[in-house]
Amino acid sequence: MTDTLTRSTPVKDGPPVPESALRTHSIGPFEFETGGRLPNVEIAYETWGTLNADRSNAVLILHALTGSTHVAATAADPEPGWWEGLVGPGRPLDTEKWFVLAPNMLGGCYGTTGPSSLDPDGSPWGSRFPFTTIRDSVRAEALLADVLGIERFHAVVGGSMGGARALEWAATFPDRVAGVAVIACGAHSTAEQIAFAQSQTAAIRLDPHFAGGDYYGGPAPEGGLGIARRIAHITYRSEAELQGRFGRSPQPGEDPFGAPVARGGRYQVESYLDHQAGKLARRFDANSYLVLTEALMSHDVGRGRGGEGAALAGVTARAFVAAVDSDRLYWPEQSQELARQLTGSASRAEGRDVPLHLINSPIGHDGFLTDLEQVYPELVQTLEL
Ligand SMILES: CC(=O)SCCNC(=O)CCNC(=O)[C@H](O)C(C)(C)COP(=O)(O)OP(=O)(O)OC[C@H]1O[C@@H](n2cnc3c(N)ncnc32)[C@H](O)[C@@H]1OP(=O)(O)O
Ligand SMILES: N[C@@H](CCO)C(=O)O
Repeated sequence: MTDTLTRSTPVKDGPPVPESALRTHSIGPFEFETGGRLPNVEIAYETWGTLNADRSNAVLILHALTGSTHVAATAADPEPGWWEGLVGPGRPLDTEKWFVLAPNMLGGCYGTTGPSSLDPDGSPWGSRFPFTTIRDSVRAEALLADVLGIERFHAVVGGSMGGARALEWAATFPDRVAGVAVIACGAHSTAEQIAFAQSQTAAIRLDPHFAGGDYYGGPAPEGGLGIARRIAHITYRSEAELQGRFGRSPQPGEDPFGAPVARGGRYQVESYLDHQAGKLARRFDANSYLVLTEALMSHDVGRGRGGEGAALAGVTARAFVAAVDSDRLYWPEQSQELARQLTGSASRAEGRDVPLHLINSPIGHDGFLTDLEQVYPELVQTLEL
């Protein structure tokens, strides 16, 4: 798989250290919400800053669908992370003050146990990896926190699928979350979000190399994963961005209507999507993509809790909600509704309204990665960072 996957050699167990390399901790056997069991689960994570003596300065950051533990550069891995500006000395999550923990999600492929991990007999789990929900991942993360001796997080922060997990943390463990930030994600996956996701999982499953999920040792279903990424990436970008950036321009040297490539030339936007597809296929495992996508489809904070209103009424954490104004996948209206429901929750009892913070970005959903700095002041203020 990838540079990022192989760049850091995981260090097993041991205490958290400042600015750690990728580490893994076992959380032991794990029973999944809808059935299925793994005899041992290891969670990979990176950390920044130092956990204080009473372990009260911990902040949990949760990644999006294809994200990793690498939120920001560390001494061990100087590659910039996906929220580089957020974490570090003098940054909003000031690591002189806060201990930041970023785990790889259960089922992922950045060090945590997932379908490409080996069973006790040395074979990849593949198709036998259990169906995983957002709640499973949150429970696994809580077990990691137990192992690290963190009883309560000062804040749990996530965007997109990380936002779904952050919200689940606040609803499942109100006593363990003092503040929560849900960015570019609503209270449940909508019919349209599930529909986009299903077309991606179908593309992977229909790849001739998929082999029912047991493709390890043979060619990987990279074609299907690439199509999944193309579909996803279109939803991560706005129509206006694609039009303004690429329009109808041909990829240089590849004019679909003329010389030198008379046929088979690509529009620039096609070349761009091909690039995004190839890049993901080189760094991500297709089975992990399926497991995590289906976990995101399961996101519904009200499920089994008497509905969203009842579930969110139990949230006691200070709550920060943000959306990207041009997001056509996680619509700002859905975040607005979440903010409204959280305003009616326990936070309200403490006199705290929960407004929606808008990130102004022309690019769409991915604005939560590229333009988060616009809401740093409000994030810091709300979460008392
Ligand atoms: C382990 C991890 O890194 S995962 C965590 C972070 N990543 C993610 O969560 C998702 C993956 N990344 C992304 O979605 C995006 O790259 C973002 C949101 C982080 C950044 O977006 P942007 O800065 O707008 O970059 P954008 O998505 O437009 O892509 C630029 C790439 O497209 C390429 N590109 C642009 N136009 C074309 C074209 N016509 N043909 C081919 N390629 C093109 C650029 O060369 C560049 O390539 P590179 O990324 O290999 O350097
Ligand atoms: N670009 C992000 C968007 C998902 O929310 C990712 O791939 O994880």
